[in-house]
Amino acid sequence: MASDSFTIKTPCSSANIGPGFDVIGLALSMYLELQVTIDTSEATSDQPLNCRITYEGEGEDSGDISLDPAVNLITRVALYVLRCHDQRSFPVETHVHIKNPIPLGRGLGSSGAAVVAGVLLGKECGRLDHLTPERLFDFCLMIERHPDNVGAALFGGFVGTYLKPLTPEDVARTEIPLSEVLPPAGGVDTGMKPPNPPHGIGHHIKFPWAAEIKAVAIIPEFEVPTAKARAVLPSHYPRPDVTFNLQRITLLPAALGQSPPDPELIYLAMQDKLHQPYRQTLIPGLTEIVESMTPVTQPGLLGVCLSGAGPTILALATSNFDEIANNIIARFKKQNIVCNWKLLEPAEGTQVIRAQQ
Ligand SMILES: Nc1ncnc2c1ncn2[C@@H]1O[C@H](COP(=O)(O)OP(=O)(O)OP(=O)(O)O)[C@@H](O)[C@H]1O
Ligand SMILES: N[C@@H](CCO)C(=O)O
Repeated sequence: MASDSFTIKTPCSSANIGPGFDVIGLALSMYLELQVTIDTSEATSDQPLNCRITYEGEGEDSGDISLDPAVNLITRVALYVLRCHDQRSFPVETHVHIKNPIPLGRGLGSSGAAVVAGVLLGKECGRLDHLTPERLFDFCLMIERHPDNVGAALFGGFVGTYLKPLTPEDVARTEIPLSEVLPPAGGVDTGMKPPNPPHGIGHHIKFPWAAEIKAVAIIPEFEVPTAKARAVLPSHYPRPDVTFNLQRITLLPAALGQSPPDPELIYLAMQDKLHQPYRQTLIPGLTEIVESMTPVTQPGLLGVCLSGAGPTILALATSNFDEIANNIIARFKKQNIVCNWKLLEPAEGTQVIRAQQ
């Protein structure tokens, strides 16, 4: 087998867009990149699992991202895919250089991007050409169990994601603890084969997106781990709140696909009562920010929501991006929270790029 090099490019994503909790995802133009080289001129490797990781980007200085392939989320996910196909480690000698501008734990789908990129890394390293995008989605869903971020990062664009009913045996398989799916972090290889995903766990549908609409992401400097932001949600909801979200989710895909965009309709369609009100306990100023700016008071604005599990705020707009961002930054500043911001656009899904021979 000849030496190989390729790049995996995966977009960040914003989940929910207001009412679409665990359903709606939007891939956005900030990309996790894996630059991969497999050098087969070496017969053996002195690297653990035959893989050397280097990293640049978010969390680089704090050491938040492990360079051990048995610990790093991306390479553990790749190993899961490889081991489901009876390959215990990476090919000799694999180098993965990770370039990651996606801020960690901020609601821009850093973990979803890492999972999708890891699944593609496993596919490419294992030469598993038979794995279709739909099958790769099954592998993603064994790890990140809500489909919105991984669906957007894998397929790109503005997507609705959903799970179809599975047999009780398959449901049980999708609920196997993550510790039994992913190789143990830094642990010894027991030789056990991990559970293969059931077929057809998740599905997606692409919605149109009006070209005029851009996404302003206002990113606070503190992290909110998704697990913590899910733990504050109730297990039961008042019926009027569920009806409220159902009414808005009916509008959202049509409203964001219509050109020219209708600010009043989009603003209405982005309201939520199922997750944002509960998450304000973790994100000071959230309710005030979401409620205080409207298309009437802020020209160019279409709607404001929490991005994913937060703390990033996503403002959809057609113009005046600086002014909208600075207004939200000023509101966070009153809570002593420092932010930066980025202007993003809808992005294509994950690509594997090989240089022309
Ligand atoms: N490029 C990466 N390499 C390795 N691990 C990563 C990478 N990106 C994210 N992670 C892991 O995922 C964690 C963040 O995931 P978390 O689900 O809490 O937030 P998020 O995905 O950024 O936000 P959200 O799910 O709300 O969009 C990081 O702390 C890190 O452990
Ligand atoms: N739908 C998820 C997205 C974050 O990963 C949530 O809001 O918890």
